[in-house]
This record gives sequence, C-alpha cells and structure tokens, in this order.
Amino acid sequence: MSVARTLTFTSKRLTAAPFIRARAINLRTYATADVKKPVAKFLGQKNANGNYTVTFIEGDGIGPEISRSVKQIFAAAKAPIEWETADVTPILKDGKTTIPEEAIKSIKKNYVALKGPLATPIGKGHVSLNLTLRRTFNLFANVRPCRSVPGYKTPYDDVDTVLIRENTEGEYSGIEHEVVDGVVQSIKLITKKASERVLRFGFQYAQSINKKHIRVVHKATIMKMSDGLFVSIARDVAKDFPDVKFDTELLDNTCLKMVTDPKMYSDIVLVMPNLYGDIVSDMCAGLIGGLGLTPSANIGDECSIFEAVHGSAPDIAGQDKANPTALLLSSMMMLQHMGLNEYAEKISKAIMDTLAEGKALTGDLGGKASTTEYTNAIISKLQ
Ligand SMILES: NC(=O)C1=CN([C@@H]2O[C@H](COP(=O)(O)OP(=O)(O)OC[C@H]3O[C@@H](n4cnc5c(N)ncnc54)[C@H](O)[C@@H]3O)[C@@H](O)[C@H]2O)C=CC1
Ligand SMILES: O=C(O)CCC(=O)C(=O)O
Ligand SMILES: [Mg+2]
Repeated sequence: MSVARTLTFTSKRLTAAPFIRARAINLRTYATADVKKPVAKFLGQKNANGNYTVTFIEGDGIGPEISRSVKQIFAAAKAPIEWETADVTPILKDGKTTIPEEAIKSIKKNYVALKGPLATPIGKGHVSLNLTLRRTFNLFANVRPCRSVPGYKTPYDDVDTVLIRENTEGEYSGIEHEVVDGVVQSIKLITKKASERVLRFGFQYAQSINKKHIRVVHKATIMKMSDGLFVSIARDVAKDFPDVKFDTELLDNTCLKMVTDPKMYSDIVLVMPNLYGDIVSDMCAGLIGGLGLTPSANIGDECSIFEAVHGSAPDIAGQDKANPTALLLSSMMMLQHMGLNEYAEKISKAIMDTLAEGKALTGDLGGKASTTEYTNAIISKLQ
C-alpha cells in the first residue's frame, strides 16, 4: 500500500470515529516527486524584453516596505528581472485554505517567486499560507544559511551555519483533532518519501557548497518512531554519499553547543525535521544580529520560493523601521538559483559594504536609519 493510501485510510478512520473531530487534509502532496531525482535547475526563460519574470508576493505587516526596498535596489542594479505581483489572499472553501488560482499559475509559469512574510492567525482561522505555498509546490527543502556580517559586531565572529529543514510535513502537517473534551491530538507525520527527498537534497547541497559533513538533528530518543525513521533513512542515504561525513546529534545538545560556540558548526550542514528547523533557524539568527539578516530558499522540483526567515513583524509594521536585508539576501539566493551570479555579487557587495560601514543601520542593528535611508545607502553604492 502506498504512503498516500495508508494515510487516507488513517485519516478516514479518525474522521469516522464518533468522538473525534478530525480536520480534513490534502494528502496528495505527500505522494509526489521521485525522491532520487537531482534537484532541477532553474527552468525559466527570458521574456520578450530579455528579462526574467519573477512572481512577487509582497506579504503582510512589514512586507510592502521591505518589498519596495528590494524592487528599488534591483532597479538601481539594472537586474534583468520583471516582477509579477501575486495576490495570495486566502480562500476558505469547504473548511480548506487555498490560494487564488492566479497566484498558483504565476508561480508555475515563472518557476521562481520572492515572498514577503505572511501572517497566520493564532488558533482559529486559515491555515498558514506559508505552509500552503510550500505544500502546493512541494517545496520539500528549506535552506537557511546564517552568516556573520563582516564589520557588524556581535558576541560571536565568523558564524557560518547552514540549516536545511524538511518543509512539507512533520509537526507542521496540520493534522489535529479533539479526542474528547479537553484532550486534543496533533500528529507529527514523517514519511519515508519526504524524509529521503530532503536528506538526499541535503547531501547534494553539502557537496555543492563544499561543506562535506551532514549532521542530522533529531530527538529519536523520545520520538522513537517518527524521528527514528528520519534518522534511519539518513543512515541509508549516507551510504550513497561516501565522500560526505555523516553523524547525528540530539536537538537539545545542538542548541546548547550552537549558542556556546557556533564555530563548531562552520563546516557542517544541519538537516532536521520541520519544527526543529523553524526554531533553530530563529535561534541562529540571534547569533548574528537578529531576524533582519537571515534569508531562506524553499526548494522544490520545479518551482522555488525565496523568503526571509522572519515573519510580518506587526510591532514595527508601517513605520519605515524594518530591516530589508533578510529579504534582500533571499533575493540574492534567488539570483544565484537563476544563474544571475554577476548581479547577485554586485548587489551583495553593496549590501555588505553598507552594513560594514555602519552609518545607515536600521534600529534592529542598533542604528537610527529608516528602511528608506538604508535602502538609499545601498543604492548609492550601486551607482
Ligand atoms: N515565513 C513567514 O512568512 C513567517 C510568518 N510568520 C508570521 O509573522 C507573524 C508575526 O510573528 P512573530 O512571532 O512576531 O515573528 P516576527 O519574525 O514577525 O518578529 C519577531 C521579532 O523580530 C523583529 N523583526 C522581524 N523581522 C524584522 C526585520 N526585517 N527588521 C527588523 N525587525 C524584525 C520583529 O519586530 C519582532 O520583534 C505571525 O503571524 C507569524 O505567523 C512568522 C515567521 C515566518
Ligand atoms: O507560517 C507561519 O505562520 C510561520 C512559519 C515560520 O515560522 C517559518 O517558516 O519559519
Ligand atoms: Mg519561523
């Protein structure tokens, strides 16, 4: 019986039980993609103007402000990108959250999207649109690098970590139900298929960036079956990559060691289930100056979506205070993915020079500059 069919059966059983109110979930996304397939290269083609069209989801809260900054900087750098704005206002249909068909079509057509943060209501309300997008396009791996900014002083110099997070299931599967009054259950779904997919990607990625050491972060001492499966698949996959060192570490120990001496992780690519990756990536951001600085790439077989690690920052939204660097660095990962390395290098240099100079830093980095002033400082270095 296939993974998808087993899950459908389990889900039906739960729904049928009179005392359980199970939430219907879309299980199709768990049964896609050939796990051994190497990660596809960017498939987009130049448009009639000689540019690439990229879908832009501006997002909520600080989203529009940091999106404006990226657009202005790309225009100043004459990057060959035309933005196609997509609206992802959620549609609730039969208790399920979907995104507008137009947005899906745009991403499918362009193969890449840059996305601002999307807010998720706590408790009741629509399912996270971030997760919906990751599942819709089977963006199985979330790559979250975290590097110290040269010239910006923090308690640690030379932080250089790379974390790869399983991006479609685990604790974020959204399978929750009430067993009886006062007792709820949330299912951490781990499948061989999704685990093998992200782990193979992890090994390939480690080879590509010449950090030939994979460490799987887990808690299989407690979650013996779910994390246990993830670790055992990792051991099997490791046999296909004899040139990459492989080991495992318990999550709590990783957190302790990371905040004690992050340099221990400089030559390692960390791969882990969904929730651990979510938390550890915010923690790593704290080591280099905060969420204003850390980018990410959601990688799929065909489409990829680039976004900052941070959320919509409602506490500073609409005040011209947000640091656009995390979204900017995500857009640099996007340019590299598209093979536009020359533009990535040029814009990255202007960003890093502005940060190192320290004259136009935003408030999160201890400066007084507005988003607009920081953006203009970067633009002045591109001219
Ligand atoms: N991938 C995404 O789109 C994500 C969305 N979210 C959503 O964002 C909303 C807010 O979540 P929070 O827990 O408040 O996390 P958050 O990441 O939005 O903010 C946490 C703290 O970091 C600061 N911060 C974040 N980004 C910043 C930036 N670019 N410049 C300066 N300061 C920045 C905020 O001001 C806040 O103090 C929630 O609805 C959540 O669901 C959260 C994380 C990721
Ligand atoms: O979707 C959300 O609300 C939060 C997602 C998140 O924290 C993340 O992707 O890092
Ligand atoms: Mg997060």
